[in-house]
Amino acid sequence: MFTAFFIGNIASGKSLATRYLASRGAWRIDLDDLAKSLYEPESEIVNDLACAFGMHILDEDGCIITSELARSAFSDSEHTELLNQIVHPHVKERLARMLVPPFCCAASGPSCSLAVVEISVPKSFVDVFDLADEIVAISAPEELRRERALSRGMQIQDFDARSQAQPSEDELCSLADYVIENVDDMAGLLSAIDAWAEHHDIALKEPSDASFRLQEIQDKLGAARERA
Ligand SMILES: CC(C)(COP(=O)(O)OP(=O)(O)OC[C@H]1O[C@@H](n2cnc3c(N)ncnc32)[C@H](O)[C@@H]1O)[C@@H](O)C(=O)NCCC(=O)NCCS
Ligand SMILES: Nc1ncnc2c1ncn2[C@@H]1O[C@H](COP(=O)(O)OP(=O)(O)OP(=O)(O)O)[C@@H](O)[C@H]1O
Repeated sequence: MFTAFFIGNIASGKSLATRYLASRGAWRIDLDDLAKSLYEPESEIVNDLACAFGMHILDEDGCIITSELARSAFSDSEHTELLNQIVHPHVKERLARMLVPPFCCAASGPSCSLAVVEISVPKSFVDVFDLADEIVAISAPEELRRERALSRGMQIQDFDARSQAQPSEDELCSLADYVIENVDDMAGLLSAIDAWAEHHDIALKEPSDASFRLQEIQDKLGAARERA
């Protein structure tokens, strides 16, 4: 199995890229989702987060209120660092267990030729980069990412708070073996992903996700309109 880590700053297009690959047969792991799946009431991680940030981040059932945790954790760089120190060791441990299962369980893992892992805080995960065969950066200028994030409903203050905790695009790209500039339309991103897979001789299945097929149809209609 070829394992690729997809890194990128907020609203760079990592999810789009990795969801597309999943629709074509890849095994996809999103570390944002993986982290949240670990937030079980009364677990060590949730207790540590409540001690660090206050009981207001918990609801009456002891579950994390993500908007409250985000407000506290992205208020300044020290708080973001505290969040990372509490959560990331657990995420790394779980990721390593998923990608390198113990020998006795290896036969039960998914039988895909490609695994893609979406990592939104890459600087904190450099020490597990050796679990991947390649690091792929999805890069786009901050202004374009801000526009995309706002148009999917994010508040500007929330975007800016998270963005200030993230590396510059140059720094991000310097962590990667392969860089995809996501500055055109969605079809442009998908064909850059196809080119990346071809570059590695990774055979992808036909897209199984209707939304990606719809995108193909819309692109063909758009191209036909332009020709007319
Ligand atoms: C604070 C939380 C609860 C907010 O949840 P929410 O649903 O609003 O955001 P979500 O997890 O979907 O993340 C959206 C984006 O925010 C940014 N972001 C999230 N965590 C971080 C972080 N620690 N540092 C910088 N940016 C971050 C990323 O660009 C990410 O793609 C959540 O982001 C979280 O638990 N973060 C800590 C875990 C983490 O670092 N995840 C990233 C890789 S493990
Ligand atoms: N090339 C593109 N053209 C048009 N819209 C795009 C393009 N790339 C991404 N988008 C849109 O921008 C938004 C952010 O993309 P996406 O969710 O894939 O980014 P992300 O890096 O996973 O974000 P996050 O850091 O929040 O997890 C989405 O609404 C997505 O549909």
